[in-house]
Amino acid sequence: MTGSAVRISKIAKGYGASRVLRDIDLAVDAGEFMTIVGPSGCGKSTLLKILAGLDQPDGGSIEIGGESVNQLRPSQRNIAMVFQSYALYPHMRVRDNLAMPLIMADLPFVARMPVIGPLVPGMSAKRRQISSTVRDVSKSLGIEALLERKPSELSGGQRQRVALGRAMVRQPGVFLMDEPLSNLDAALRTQVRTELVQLQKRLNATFLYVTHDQVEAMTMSDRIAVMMDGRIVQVATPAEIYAAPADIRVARFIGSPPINILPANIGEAGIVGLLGESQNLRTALRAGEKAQVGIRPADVTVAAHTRARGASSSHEGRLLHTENLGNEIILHLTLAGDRQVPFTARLPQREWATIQASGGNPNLVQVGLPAERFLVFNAAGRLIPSKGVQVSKRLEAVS
Ligand SMILES: Nc1ncnc2c1ncn2[C@@H]1O[C@H](COP(=O)(O)OP(=O)(O)OP(=O)(O)O)[C@@H](O)[C@H]1O
Repeated sequence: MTGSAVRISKIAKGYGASRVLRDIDLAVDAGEFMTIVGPSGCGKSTLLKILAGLDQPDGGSIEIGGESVNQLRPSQRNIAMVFQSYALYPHMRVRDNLAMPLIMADLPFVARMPVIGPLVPGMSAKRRQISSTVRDVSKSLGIEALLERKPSELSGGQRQRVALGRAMVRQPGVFLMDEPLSNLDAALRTQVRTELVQLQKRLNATFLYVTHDQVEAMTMSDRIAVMMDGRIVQVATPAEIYAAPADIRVARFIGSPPINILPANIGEAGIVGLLGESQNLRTALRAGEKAQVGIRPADVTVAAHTRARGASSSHEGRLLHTENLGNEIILHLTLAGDRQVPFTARLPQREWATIQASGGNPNLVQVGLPAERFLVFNAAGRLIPSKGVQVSKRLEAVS
């Protein structure tokens, strides 16, 4: 089985006066794991429902496997949908839940009737085929032992696997998934996440996966489409989105703990000024323009406090509180003395232990801000290319 490509062009949707989707364009490759991620209410589920044919767009077009599906009913679109609520039939055994999509598609109405159905001639080969498919799918998901149980006799993770199996039996061209893991507890979510990625690769299936959880998006996807206020703001690999978020809202949304955003000013020759000091960084912005600098908490260096000032990008940090993650520690600080700029740093627990053991004031640290890792955003919040320079030699460097 190989998945189908999906092409979404200029999809628009409004409810009354509110415009929920604004000219959405998105191309998903065959066999790709594409995640649509964004804050609650940005329009993700609405887009998925339109793809599935459960809701109609106001405008735009959708192609699945190269065919326009705008006029097709959900059952004709060669897609399967998996919801967070599983949507299993509670009175049916797992075996029958898995078989149901095939029974509905392959057996005529009379053959589905409980009493006279088995008497309809010529259906036994089809029934054998359905049983064999149910067996294969349940084996590939490791749920063969559960086939005789009812959904109420399953754990959340097992129910989710049955829901997946029900999507798999018809070998759809595209799997549409709407927050399928959000009802699972944290440990199970991590496990099923891994299983889902392995399954997708094994099936070579196209997954279009919706979540508001950026960790899910970052860990599972080939590519991520970040959606904000009914628009797709950026489509890129997880690594690209993290390293070069196109928009300050994307930078804020992706990464945990969230990126630090500090106000900056642009000096002569595009040199970035931050916390009252010129940084070793030049941008294409003009002197006097407003800018903001993003600094990932894991990109900073933290050292024991020293009264002697270090490099120009080293600042005194006053500790507010710490979060211990076991192998790592998150420091919540303020920088810049009386101006008390809030700041977060993330560092290995071992480094933190060394700093604490070094004596001195336990509430003060020295925070190094590496200019080469800064993300510079203009007044409109767009990422602006920047280049490392030596401030002391900047006239030569930029000329
Ligand atoms: N049938 C409807 N009638 C009116 N407004 C709707 C309807 N369905 C969705 N909306 C609105 O459209 C917007 C987008 O909803 P949608 O469910 O697509 O968001 P979402 O990104 O999936 O959010 P979440 O992560 O919370 O599920 C929301 O403001 C919602 O209130």
